[in-house]
Amino acid sequence: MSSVQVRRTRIAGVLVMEPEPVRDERGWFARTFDADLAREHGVRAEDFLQDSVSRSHRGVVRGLHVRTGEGEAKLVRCSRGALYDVVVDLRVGSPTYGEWEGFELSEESLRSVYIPAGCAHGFQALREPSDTSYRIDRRHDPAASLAIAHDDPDIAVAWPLPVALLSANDRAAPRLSEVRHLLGPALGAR
Ligand SMILES: Cc1cn([C@H]2C[C@H](O)[C@@H](COP(=O)(O)OP(=O)(O)O[C@H]3O[C@@H](C)C(=O)[C@@H](O)[C@H]3O)O2)c(=O)[nH]c1=O
Repeated sequence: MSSVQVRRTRIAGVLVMEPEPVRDERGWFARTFDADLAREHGVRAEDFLQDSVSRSHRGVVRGLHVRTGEGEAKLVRCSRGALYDVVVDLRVGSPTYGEWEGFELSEESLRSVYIPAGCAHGFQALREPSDTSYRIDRRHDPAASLAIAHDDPDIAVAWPLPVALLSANDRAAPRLSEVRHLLGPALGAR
């Protein structure tokens, strides 16, 4: 039977879920998420409210995005192509505050990253095209979404490819130091 392994990462609360596909003559099957296992790691599957997918050309960067107020948790998987997925810890008081961690996700690995509320998220598409499928535990609210510059030198994410394209919003995104005051201590408290 296919199973999924959950592994902790350097940033507290960020989890990598690694499926073990089972193969047969038809192809393969993989369980990509297990609510019981996730609950043991503090993830409440029943909180997920929206599933989304976006397609990006190779080299595109989306992010860094964080939800203000109480934040938003996310479960991210690459359903086509490959991604470099980045999490930045913006939880005030966290020992890894301001630090980032990157994960390679691909259609072959079927790996997911769980990102707790209070962390910023972004990714770069590594292949042409690449699809990002993700679940969030809040209804999307553009007014609560805050963009932080993908190239903020204080965070210094090492994007693997030259950045091909950003949205107008992401191009205009401020540095973390300019918006830090908007990220209250309640962030990540859920
Ligand atoms: C995220 C989102 C966008 N949209 C619309 C708004 C806009 O017309 C179009 C593209 O929106 P954006 O430019 O905000 O999409 P994008 O830059 O892909 O935003 C996403 O980036 C990654 C890094 C995340 O972590 C996500 O939570 C989300 O913030 O889709 C929705 O209707 N619902 C949604 O949930």
